Amino acid sequence: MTLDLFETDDASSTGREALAPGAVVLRGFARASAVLLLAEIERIAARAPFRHMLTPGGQQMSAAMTNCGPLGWVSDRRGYRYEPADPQNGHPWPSMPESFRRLAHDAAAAAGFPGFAPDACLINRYEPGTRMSLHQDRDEPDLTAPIVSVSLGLPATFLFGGLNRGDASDRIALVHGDVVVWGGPSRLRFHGILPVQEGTHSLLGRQRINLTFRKAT
Ligand SMILES: O=C(O)CCC(=O)C(=O)O
Ligand SMILES: [Fe+2]
Repeated sequence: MTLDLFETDDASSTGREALAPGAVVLRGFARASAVLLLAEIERIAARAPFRHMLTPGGQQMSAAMTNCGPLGWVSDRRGYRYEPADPQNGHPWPSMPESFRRLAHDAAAAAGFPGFAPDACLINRYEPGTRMSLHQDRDEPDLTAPIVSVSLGLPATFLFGGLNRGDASDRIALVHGDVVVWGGPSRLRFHGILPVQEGTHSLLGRQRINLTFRKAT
């Protein structure tokens, strides 16, 4: 029998599952640091509140978003881009906590991408019923750096497709503490999140939070 000091109500699996060349799920990789990460997320959201950005077409995004780090991803009528300041208040985005940097670096290294140094962390907040439609992360000029994506709170179904929008997608169940890394030949794969199911998580309540680390320069 193993003793898990950080046991929660989440399935407590660990280990890695390959999704495709350059893409892997690191089960439970962030579970031990979740409480620390949540305290940092609260600090960030107090300064740069979660908001529903507009798509270039004028629709409100389903997930609420904020950012930390030197650059933050923003969307509005003018398009998608990275900005050094929060357009809602003109202040620089809150700094990226050392715990975030280390987690992203270590997850990338475990996935075969040593030396990952993110300069942007998009924080997505999903309430039950909200989703993220199939898209590519392609606003970053340096496609040699991977994407590191951390799941906290309510479970979700991650869609992981191919390099063309019409390609079939795999459905991967993600729970609190799971980290997905995709880079190399998988860097531009389409991906998304199905509508989050109703539920209550022991640490986060009725929400899922996702941290998406990028190198945006
Ligand atoms: O919430 C997720 O797991 C995915 C988020 C995502 O793909 C993004 O922010 O670009
Ligand atoms: Fe994405």
